[in-house]
Amino acid sequence: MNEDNFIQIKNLKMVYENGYQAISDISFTVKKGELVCLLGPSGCGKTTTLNMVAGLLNPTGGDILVDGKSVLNVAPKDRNIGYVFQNYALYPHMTVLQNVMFPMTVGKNKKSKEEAKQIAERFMRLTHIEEYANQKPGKLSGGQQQRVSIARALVQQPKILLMDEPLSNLDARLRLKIREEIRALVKKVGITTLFVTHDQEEALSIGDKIILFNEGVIQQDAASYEIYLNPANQFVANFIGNPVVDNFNVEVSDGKVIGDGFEIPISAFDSDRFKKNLTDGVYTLSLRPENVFPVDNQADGFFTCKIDDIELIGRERILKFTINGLGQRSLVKVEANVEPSDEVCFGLNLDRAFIFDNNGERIY
Ligand SMILES: Nc1ncnc2c1ncn2[C@@H]1O[C@H](COP(=O)(O)OP(=O)(O)OP(=O)(O)O)[C@@H](O)[C@H]1O
Repeated sequence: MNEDNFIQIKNLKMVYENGYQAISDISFTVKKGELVCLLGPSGCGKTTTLNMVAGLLNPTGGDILVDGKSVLNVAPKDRNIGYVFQNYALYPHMTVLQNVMFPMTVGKNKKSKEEAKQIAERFMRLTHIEEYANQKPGKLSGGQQQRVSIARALVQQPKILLMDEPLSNLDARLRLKIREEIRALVKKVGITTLFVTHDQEEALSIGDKIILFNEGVIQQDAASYEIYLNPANQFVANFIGNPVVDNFNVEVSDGKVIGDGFEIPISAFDSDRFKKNLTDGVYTLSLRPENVFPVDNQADGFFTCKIDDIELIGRERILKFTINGLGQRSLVKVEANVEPSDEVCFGLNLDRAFIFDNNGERIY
């Protein structure tokens, strides 16, 4: 078995019957036991990709290999895949136990009633729903119903688990709890999982790696921390992170990066981080708000700005200010001694900055 290339997506394409190209030409691999998030804005092709892996849609080009073999000619029911949907898709007239047992009561993997019950009970324990065994799904909360559908997807001990926005119908607090549970469960069971979400925070927290899509094209395929620290292009930088990245319009000339009210010599940037020569022209300098910080001494700062507003987000505060019509943010500790309307001098952590050209390509 090839553990590093357990799932191989090769030059996959999907053009729907109406001519709409939902997936252009994507390739990626998933390791055995890895939890991979397919992330991107609405309509970028995440569900289309998942449905092709499940066999619910036939790609119009490319190949999908599982454990080294193409599965394109394998019927969905024979692909040995568990699928968890956003809306749980439970059978309302059956009890929780009957729902979880159901996949083992039909088809070629049918088990004896006793064995099916034993397996169902094991997965109901793992997903903390054993006490609801005799209740109907309609009586359960959203989080409990989703646990039932996860248990039902796992009882056949599939090779691959697909989850399509499984947390979207849950309230914010429950989402955090269930996502921790899902990660712990898939790691315990050791199942290779593709998890679709449009929520970047969810993807960063749950995934071993993230595949970030936009308009049917993969923008970046990397470990969560890598995608945060080293975005491949401006789309990725803007999509990942909360609060969002600060973008400053700058011009490069005379060996300087010049913005509205600040000038930075190119020599102040880390020369090792340049991916290309920074030629004269117009660029975007981007920094995550934690890398834009108040300084006491003007000599350590790059510009001074009036604070428009301050937002409290738990143990941190977001200082909001405007440069050249663009709203910017600085993330500071809750104790920071700053009030709205204060004039604040800001320092920049240039070792963590990004510079993008007009096409969104990363230069630094
Ligand atoms: N049967 C279809 N025929 C034509 N176009 C379709 C069909 N199904 C989906 N699409 C289009 O393909 C694109 C990708 O859809 P898909 O459902 O894969 O996106 P998604 O990233 O999962 O988005 P969401 O998060 O909104 O579900 C969308 O623009 C969608 O409108």
